[in-house]
Amino acid sequence: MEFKKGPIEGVMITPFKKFVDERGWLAEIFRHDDLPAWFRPEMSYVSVTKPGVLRGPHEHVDQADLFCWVGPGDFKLTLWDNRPDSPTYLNRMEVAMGVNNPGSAIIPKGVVHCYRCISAEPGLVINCPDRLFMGKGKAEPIDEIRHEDDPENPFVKDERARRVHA
Ligand SMILES: Cc1cn([C@H]2C[C@H](O)[C@@H](COP(=O)(O)OP(=O)(O)O[C@H]3O[C@@H](C)C(=O)[C@@H](O)[C@H]3O)O2)c(=O)[nH]c1=O
Repeated sequence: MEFKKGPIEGVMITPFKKFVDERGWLAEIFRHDDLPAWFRPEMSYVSVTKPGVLRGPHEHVDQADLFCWVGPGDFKLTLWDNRPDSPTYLNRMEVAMGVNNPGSAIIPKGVVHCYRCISAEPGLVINCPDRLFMGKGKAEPIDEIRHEDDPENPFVKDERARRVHA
C-alpha cells in the first residue's frame, strides 16, 4: 500500500474560536447548524493519553468521530483514507492538534486514524462520535477495526516510519 500526502474527502479540521475574557476562555465544540447533515454526534467521552503514547490506528465500519483537542497536551493526528471508492483513496494527512492548536477533526467511517501525545505532559482528548459505543445498553459488538497489534500492518508501518517523537 503506497500512501501519498493529501487531503481526505469528508475529513473536517476546524480550529476552535476562543472567546477570551478575564475569567479564562470558552469555545463551542459543535453545533448542528454547522455540522454536515450526515454527521450527528450521539455520545461523548474524554480520555487522557500519556506522553509518547499512541492510540490507534483504528477505523470504524459505521461510525464517524469528532475528536477535540484543547489541551492540556499536544498530539500528532495521522489519517489514512482506506475507502477504495473514495476520490482520495490512500491519501494521508498529518496535523498537530492540542493546546498549541486547539480544534476538532471529524473523521468519517473508513478513514483510519491514530493520535500520539507529543507533549511532555499528558494530553486530553474529547470524542463525540455519531454512534453509541457497543450500541444501546452496550449490548452490541464494538464497531472498531484495530490495526495496532500487527507490526506488519501498513498503517502501523507508515506511522512508525514517520515518527519523530519517541
Ligand atoms: C471508546 C470507549 C471505550 N470505553 C471503554 C472500553 C475500554 O474498557 C476503555 C478503553 O477503551 P479503548 O481501548 O477502546 O480506547 P481507545 O483505544 O482510546 O479507543 C479509541 O481510540 C481512538 C483512536 C478512536 O478511534 C476511538 O474511536 C476509539 O476507538 O474504555 C467505553 O466505555 N466507552 C467508549 O466510548
